[in-house]
Amino acid sequence: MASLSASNHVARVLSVANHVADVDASSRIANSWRRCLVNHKLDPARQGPPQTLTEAEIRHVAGPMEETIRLATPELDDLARVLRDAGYCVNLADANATMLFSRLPGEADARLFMDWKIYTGSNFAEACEGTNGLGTCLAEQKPILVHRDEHFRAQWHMFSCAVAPLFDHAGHLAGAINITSCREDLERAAHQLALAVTMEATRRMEGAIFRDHFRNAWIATVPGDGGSGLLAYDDDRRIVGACRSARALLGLTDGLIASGIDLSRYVKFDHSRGVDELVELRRADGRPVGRSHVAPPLRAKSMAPRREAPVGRFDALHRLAGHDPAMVKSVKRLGAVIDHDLPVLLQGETGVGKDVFARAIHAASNRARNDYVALNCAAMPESLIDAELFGYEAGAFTGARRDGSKGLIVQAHGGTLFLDEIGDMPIALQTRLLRVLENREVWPLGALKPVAVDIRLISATHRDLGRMAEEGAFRADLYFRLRGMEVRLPALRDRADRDDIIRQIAREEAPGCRLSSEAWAQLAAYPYPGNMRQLRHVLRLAGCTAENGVITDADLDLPPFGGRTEPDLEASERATIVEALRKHGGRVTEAARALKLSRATLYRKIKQLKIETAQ
Ligand SMILES: Nc1ncnc2c1ncn2[C@@H]1O[C@H](COP(=O)(O)OP(=O)(O)OP(=O)(O)O)[C@@H](O)[C@H]1O
Repeated sequence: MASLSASNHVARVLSVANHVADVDASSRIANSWRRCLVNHKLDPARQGPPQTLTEAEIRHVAGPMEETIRLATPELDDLARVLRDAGYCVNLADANATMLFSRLPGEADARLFMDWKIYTGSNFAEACEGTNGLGTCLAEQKPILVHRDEHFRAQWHMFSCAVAPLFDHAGHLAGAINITSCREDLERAAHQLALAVTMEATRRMEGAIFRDHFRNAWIATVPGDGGSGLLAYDDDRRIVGACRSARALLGLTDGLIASGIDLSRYVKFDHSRGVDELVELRRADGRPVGRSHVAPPLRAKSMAPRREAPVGRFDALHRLAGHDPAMVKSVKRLGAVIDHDLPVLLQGETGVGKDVFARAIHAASNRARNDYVALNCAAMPESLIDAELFGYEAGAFTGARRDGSKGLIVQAHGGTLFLDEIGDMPIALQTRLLRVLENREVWPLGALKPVAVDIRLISATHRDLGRMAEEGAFRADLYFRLRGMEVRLPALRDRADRDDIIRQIAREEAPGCRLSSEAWAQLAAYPYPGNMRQLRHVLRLAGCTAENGVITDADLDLPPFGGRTEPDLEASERATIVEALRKHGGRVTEAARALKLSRATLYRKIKQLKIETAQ
């Protein structure tokens, strides 16, 4: 586009956004302008520097990115060296568009970047600064070139930037690599070339991050038209990780990887050619992908004699443990018994993550290929739990299904059975369950012979099961059977890594938003009676109400806590849903999308919480 005066630019943005102008702005730029006007309510004429963090805040925000920055630094330095003479600065930003690493060009150009605060600590989220390389690339998760007057705000028209998104080892958005130049004589074509160089460098950074994360796994390159991908597998040839392009090329998902899927579904080995040389890779639908080269684990290169547990299958457990010493210790103890079918009892307040922890134990165990079956004992009447759990023969009772039901215990054969709220299991059923655990067989209702079962049992409760057993409210013999190993999941307020968790959940629930220092102070000090679940709801709501991408203390629904009860939590959930519906004009589909819930779940919650809707 030709250079325009600031006022012409404002008129042009408005006409493009209102679809009235026949313009040569690319549709991605035009769409971004529309987002800035309609969704973010930004003013293209506004002037002023970007929001910038203090030193202490930068340290705080950079903490979780430390490893990424360390691994990316050699490539960033190379990139800065290559582009320096063209007057480019080079930055790495996190997924919220806060710059956390900068290399400025020579002195003549550097001054301008300093004056305009294009350096570490500044935030360029699209929701705040309008269409710009960093913010728009992160909003769309695609590489982008934003040339001079394609910027939404006229004040940025002296700059051109090219940005590539950076994905972590699991293919999730980790941040972006930005290059910006202020040279007026820089042709678009030259800038396009610089974008290609940046994309290549970013792919190499992603490779370094992936290889470091899966350093104890075998790594295969997956050939593809748009560049190769990386696939990691363990000594038992179970896939433990795949980068974003390998996922796309092979049709792999988080779920498939977490289930420890067998590599042979995708890869044919040719042992005649060497220990693990791959000859053919196939997609899930069987179509060939091409040939691949394999790198052995780094431990093999260093001749480490100890056979370590394969990396990857413990990922989810490690992620949930975070940096909390008690959790880290529990996961370490679990690691030692993960493939022994010791029953595990999870104790912890509501919302601390017992369910997700149980799933992670299953995913880490050698049962991951089989079913994970869950039952909430508090959510059903005794007669239904009985039928659900132990199964029944055809016609065993009035209302039974014609062909009977094999029951959840049999369904979990070879896999894991998770009994949530075990403290609420009726005494009669406790006796039946005990018999299953002792005899390793189950008698479905009306059956003439038992069915042999091989299950790992994980149970969970927020009650003090030990005390209940002492007081006779729970069978003591069953209690001791259930707690082959007991894991106490600490309340969020007691976790040493609480700040990290708040940051992580903020990224997930309110992407593109940043927390004001007042909001941060409130979040960090709150005792969270509803633990992780409450924190998620609070930040999801805040993400909906935040203006200009900044969550302030006014966006936080943190009622005073003095022994808060379940109904209070329900009120918080209700408020989140009501606000999302209000924001989306009562449209359930859109509100569900914003809340990251399925439509069916949102309808169920609307009914359950008695929320009135227009539909
Ligand atoms: N370490 C964690 N980091 C981030 N989110 C987490 C973590 N652990 C759990 N969560 C989230 O917290 C929410 C509640 O988790 P979950 O249902 O597993 O808790 P629970 O202890 O089983 O709750 P309840 O006792 O009410 O059944 C979920 O949205 C889950 O994704």
